[in-house]
Order: sequence, then C-alpha cells, then structure tokens
Amino acid sequence: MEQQHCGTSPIVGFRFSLHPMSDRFIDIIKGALHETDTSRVWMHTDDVSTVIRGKQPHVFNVAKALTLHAAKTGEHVALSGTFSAGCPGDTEGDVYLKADDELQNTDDRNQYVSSQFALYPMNNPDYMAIIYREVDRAKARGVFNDSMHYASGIHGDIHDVFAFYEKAFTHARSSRFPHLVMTVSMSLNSPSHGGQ
Ligand SMILES: Cc1ncc(C[n+]2csc(CCO)c2C)c(N)n1
Repeated sequence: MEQQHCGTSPIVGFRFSLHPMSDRFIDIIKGALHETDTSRVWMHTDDVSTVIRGKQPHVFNVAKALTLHAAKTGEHVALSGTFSAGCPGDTEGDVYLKADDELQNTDDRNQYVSSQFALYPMNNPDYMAIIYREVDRAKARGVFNDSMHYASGIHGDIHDVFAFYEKAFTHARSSRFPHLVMTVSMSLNSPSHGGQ
C-alpha cells in the first residue's frame, strides 16, 4: 500500500467562516457563497465554516471575491480562516488541479480591510527567520499595520492585502518544507477602523 506523505500535493486549502454583524447574516453569507464564481475550486459548506481547495491562485481569488461580496453589503463583516498547503488529508479536490490559471473573479472595487495573520512553517527549523522575512515584506509593500502578540497586523485595500497574503504564502514554503499553515482574521466596515 502506498504510504500517505505530507507535502506531496500542490493543493492549497482555505477553511473560513464569515461573521456578518447584521440580522441579514444568512443572506450575506449565502449571497457571498453563491455570487462568487467557485467553479475552479472544490467547495463544501457546513453549519460552522466553508472549505475551498484547489490551485493556489484560484483559492486566493475566490477567498478575496467572497470577502468583497460580503463587504459590499456595507455591513460590518468579520472573516477568520486558515490557509493550508502540503498536507492533503484526501484527494477529492485533486481534479481541480487541472483547471487553467485564468482567474474567474475580477471585481476590482476598493474596500478597506484591517486584518491580522500568523504563519506556521511546519517542521522548518528556521521558522522565525521566515516569519520575520514576510513581516518585512509587508512593511516594504506598505500594508504592515502593527506588531502584536501571536500575530501581525496587515491593512489596506483588499487587493493589496490579499496580494500580500498570497506572496507570503508562496514564500514561506519551499520544496524542502512544503507544509505551511497561515491563519488570517479580517475585519471590514468596522466602526472602529482607525487606519482608513
Ligand atoms: C463562509 C461561511 N460558511 C459557513 C458558515 C456557517 N453558517 C453560519 S450561518 C449560515 C447560513 C445559514 O445556514 C452558515 C452557512 C459561515 N458562517 N461562514
């Protein structure tokens, strides 16, 4: 029997929850999930969260589009989720790795996002250097907001924030250490944003 190894599949996954601060939360969650073109990712929703899996560019494109759909309602929305690569628990999404690279969601409207992220380069002895390198990258790209315990603050326009997250996710893993976990927590349209 073939042994299952971590780190053999190029599949990227994102498990996330949207939490609209609104009594219209059902429409906002379902609207975001249905209005976004998710044809290039494997997706499953349950009562707690949704998971999308596929090629990295599509996973980040769908994640951004869903967030933008929810935010364009004008309601205060929170999103929290975990990106993961390099440890497929199953192969159900592998068929989506054959999809072409053309991005399906192209809404380019501007939207301020305040967020926090944490990188966990699994099994990599140089994990602190990798984390500092990505925080420095955030500073260079102008999206760094704040240092804090257990996370770093990233803010700005949603397109710049997601572009940074995708770059960080690419750079923090390597062929030697392909298993990477990145948590993100985002706040949109909050009355307490100071940075916009
Ligand atoms: C992205 C995302 N997926 C699933 C849920 C869980 N959830 C909570 S309310 C609701 C709609 C009514 O069934 C759903 C699916 C979530 N919060 N965010």
